[in-house]
Amino acid sequence: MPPIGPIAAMFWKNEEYGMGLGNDIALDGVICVVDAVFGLKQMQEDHAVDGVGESVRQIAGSDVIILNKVDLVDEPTVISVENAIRHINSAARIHRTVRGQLDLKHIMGISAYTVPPELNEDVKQSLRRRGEHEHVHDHSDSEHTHIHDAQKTHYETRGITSLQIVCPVLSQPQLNAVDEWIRTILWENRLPDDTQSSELQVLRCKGLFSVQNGDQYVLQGVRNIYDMSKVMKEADLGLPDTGKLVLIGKGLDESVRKSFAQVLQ
Ligand SMILES: Nc1nc2c(ncn2[C@@H]2O[C@H](COP(=O)(O)OP(=O)(O)OP(=O)(O)O)[C@@H](O)[C@H]2O)c(=O)[nH]1
Repeated sequence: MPPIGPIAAMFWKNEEYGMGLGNDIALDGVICVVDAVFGLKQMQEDHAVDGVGESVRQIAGSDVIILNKVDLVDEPTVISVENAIRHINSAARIHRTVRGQLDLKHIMGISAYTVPPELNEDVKQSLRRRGEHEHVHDHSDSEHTHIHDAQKTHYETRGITSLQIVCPVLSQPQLNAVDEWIRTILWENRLPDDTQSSELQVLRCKGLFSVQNGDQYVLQGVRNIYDMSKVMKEADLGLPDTGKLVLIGKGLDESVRKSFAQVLQ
């Protein structure tokens, strides 16, 4: 199968396509089937070939993962495959299946390219433990930027990582700064403070940003194409006030989290 990013991008935001078939077809989400018996082995062998591997890349670009053949392996094995998947892509939903049996509502009409991401359980639990109003400060920053910095939100598997950042309600200038920050990363493969391209490469990004005037914006991106759209007031999605950003790709180390914190100052 060809690399998933360009295909998703074509279905999602291609102008020529949008004027033709795209009138009737929309990208609902990317689904990947992982074999519970051989999935882990395949990820490891892919790594041996090119340093990342197509299976890892496909998992990184997916919104839903169907983990099939779970009847053929024991529970610890299923958990280890799930963990490997989450390390690559912390935003995807994982469904365990036997012979692919799954309620279609989990794979159809999921609107993965329009709804905001869900925070993974680690981040949610961490925030619950700390209380709704407690802010965790970036101690390298004397101005005490109010970035909620949960532990264990940074995963790394063979070069592809997920970075989850929870962010406070933004002023309009801060939202503009975030928009520019995202553009620099996606289009120039660098952090704004870096003068030259680095290893940074975002394959998929999702986010939700709340602005002080009550507006909310959903960020969706695949490779270097992204969209920041305002949530319609009528569409009551029950969205929380807190903003969040999920980046999946290469080179997503703590410097990216710090750079995001700086952009809000
Ligand atoms: N026990 C069990 N067998 C399954 C399951 N899903 C598929 N199979 C069987 O496994 C065999 C191989 O099926 P798949 O792995 O889906 O076949 P495939 O997708 O053509 O194989 P690859 O492309 O090589 O991965 C078939 O005999 C299926 O009936 C499952 O969840 N549990």
